[in-house]
Amino acid sequence: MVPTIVFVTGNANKLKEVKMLLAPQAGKEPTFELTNTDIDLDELQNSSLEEIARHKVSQAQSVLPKGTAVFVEDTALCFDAFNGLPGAYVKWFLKSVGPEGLVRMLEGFETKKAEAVTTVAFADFEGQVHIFQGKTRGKIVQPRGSRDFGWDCIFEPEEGAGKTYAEMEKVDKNQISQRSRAFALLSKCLNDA
Ligand SMILES: O=c1[nH]c(=O)c2ncn([C@@H]3O[C@H](COP(=O)(O)OP(=O)(O)OP(=O)(O)O)[C@@H](O)[C@H]3O)c2[nH]1
Ligand SMILES: [Mg+2]
Repeated sequence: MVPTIVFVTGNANKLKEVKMLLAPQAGKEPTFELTNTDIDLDELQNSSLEEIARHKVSQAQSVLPKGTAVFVEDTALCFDAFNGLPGAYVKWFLKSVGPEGLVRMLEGFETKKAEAVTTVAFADFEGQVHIFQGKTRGKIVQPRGSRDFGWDCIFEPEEGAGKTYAEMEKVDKNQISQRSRAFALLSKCLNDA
């Protein structure tokens, strides 16, 4: 029997990507089983991305049975023109002004450059926490492509051949996304364990 690892998220789009990213390679047996649970976790304000992720996972540890291996992630969208804001607050900006509002916020600023950052906090079976981070640079553009995931329609990664994340196939987004980079580090940690 393989051990179970829990992913705590309330975001179905994230979960879909993470399941793809942590799936065993073709022909390989899975070394763990991934389950998920939607526990509402507080996200610290005025803290670093690492502190936010650490706080999320420690809350998850406190409600799950002792010895549960569990991970959380937090994803930020950082504008160069705003010295890294909205960062982890992007969720609240999206809720209030939508992708168009985020684009409009950058009107009057010369640089539209941005960085997407995913921070993963993984608590292992001993309860020790490991942090992994992945980053992808790009720019904020007028919305293009499907609207079903957060700010995907306004983020055009530098390595995306001119497409926004929302215009890319999932497998292509997963080649270059901040999330895939963070989870590649988690996978490596799980496989080395
Ligand atoms: O276009 C996108 N492409 C992505 O790859 C992506 N990853 C996250 N997001 C959005 O950015 C905010 C992060 O907040 P977040 O990390 O706290 O997520 P969340 O609160 O939805 O879920 P969780 O905290 O329960 O896991 C939320 O609005 C997410 O919808 C993305 N949007
Ligand atoms: Mg959240």
